[in-house]
Amino acid sequence: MNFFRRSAVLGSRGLCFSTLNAVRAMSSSGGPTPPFTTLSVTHPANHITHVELHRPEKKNAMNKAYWSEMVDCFNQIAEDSECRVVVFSGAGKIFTAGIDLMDIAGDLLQPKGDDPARIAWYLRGIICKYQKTFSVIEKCPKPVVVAVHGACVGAGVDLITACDIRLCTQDAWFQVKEVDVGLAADVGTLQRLPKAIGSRSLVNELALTSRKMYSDEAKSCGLVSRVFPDKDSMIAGALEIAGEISGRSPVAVQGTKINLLYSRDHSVTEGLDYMATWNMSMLQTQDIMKSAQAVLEKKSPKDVIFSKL
Ligand SMILES: CCC/C=C/C=C/C(=O)SCCNC(=O)CCNC(=O)[C@H](O)C(C)(C)COP(=O)(O)OP(=O)(O)OC[C@H]1O[C@@H](n2cnc3c(N)ncnc32)[C@H](O)[C@@H]1OP(=O)(O)O
Repeated sequence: MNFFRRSAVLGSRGLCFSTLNAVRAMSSSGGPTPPFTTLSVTHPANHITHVELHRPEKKNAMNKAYWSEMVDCFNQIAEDSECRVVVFSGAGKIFTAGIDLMDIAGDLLQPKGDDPARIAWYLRGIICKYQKTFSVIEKCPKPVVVAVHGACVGAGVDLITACDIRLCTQDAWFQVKEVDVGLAADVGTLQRLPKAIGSRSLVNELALTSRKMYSDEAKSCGLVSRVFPDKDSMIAGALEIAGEISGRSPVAVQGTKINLLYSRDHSVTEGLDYMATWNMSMLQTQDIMKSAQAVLEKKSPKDVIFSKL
């Protein structure tokens, strides 16, 4: 079943309007894409999928539906051979206010179970399920470019640390808010933030005090790679990066994402071994010959037609 709405920008894949039109459409999308109730999924250009958090009236707070819709959405994207790269952003005034505090009461604060062991087991299941919501981004072989404007609070930081490229607007701020609501962040921030930024001391400070970090500091510490003056220019920048990625061999791009992540979590020796095993298959692709020929003919990789992956 293909439940992603084909964007108004594209009548069908392959018919691509200008970046400006795409930015306008992406900044004012119509609403969640059925059957989703919290996500809008569109296709602003060839091979690019745009996923937008879409509960603007609640500042994109992550309710129960959201936690499972993300898994369905990214599993679908992982299987979609037309998609080569994802742009992720938030609708409305801010990126996200984090977990929906009105919605967590049932599951987390009144857990089911006849005794402490059963209650603990139930809670463990929920935490693992919630962790999956962001791990699917990392597990998706297509690179994910996240574009943050305004606030990115709590679970928002868990989300963005699972993405491959992080951009933000000048007015963006980031807050590891969990200690303020009485819990240790448990869906990825404590594991991934130290891999995203170099200073362990800064990670500890942010996570233990929940102070806000503004865009300039986010750029200087490496959490984001670029800061844009406003949302439109950021979405244009995200689309440009996505266009560069989608124009290259999907074998090369997906192999690069998977091996970068593997190497992040393993020794250099293990990473090299994994790489050798990976490329002993992937070097057999026709994409190398096609790409090398384009280089020799001084053409862009974007001129090459690659098979789907
Ligand atoms: C196993 C679990 C793992 C996950 C753990 C995750 C933990 C976390 O995410 S901790 C962080 C939780 N989030 C927060 O503490 C942020 C709360 N919100 C805010 O501080 C402000 O809303 C914000 C600064 C983000 C924006 O302020 P602004 O003045 O622009 O908007 P508001 O008037 O406050 O909000 C507008 C409506 O949205 C509702 N809302 C905002 N945030 C949440 C939220 N997190 N959960 C539920 N609802 C939220 C707010 O109530 C307003 O609704 P309404 O009154 O109906 O208009």
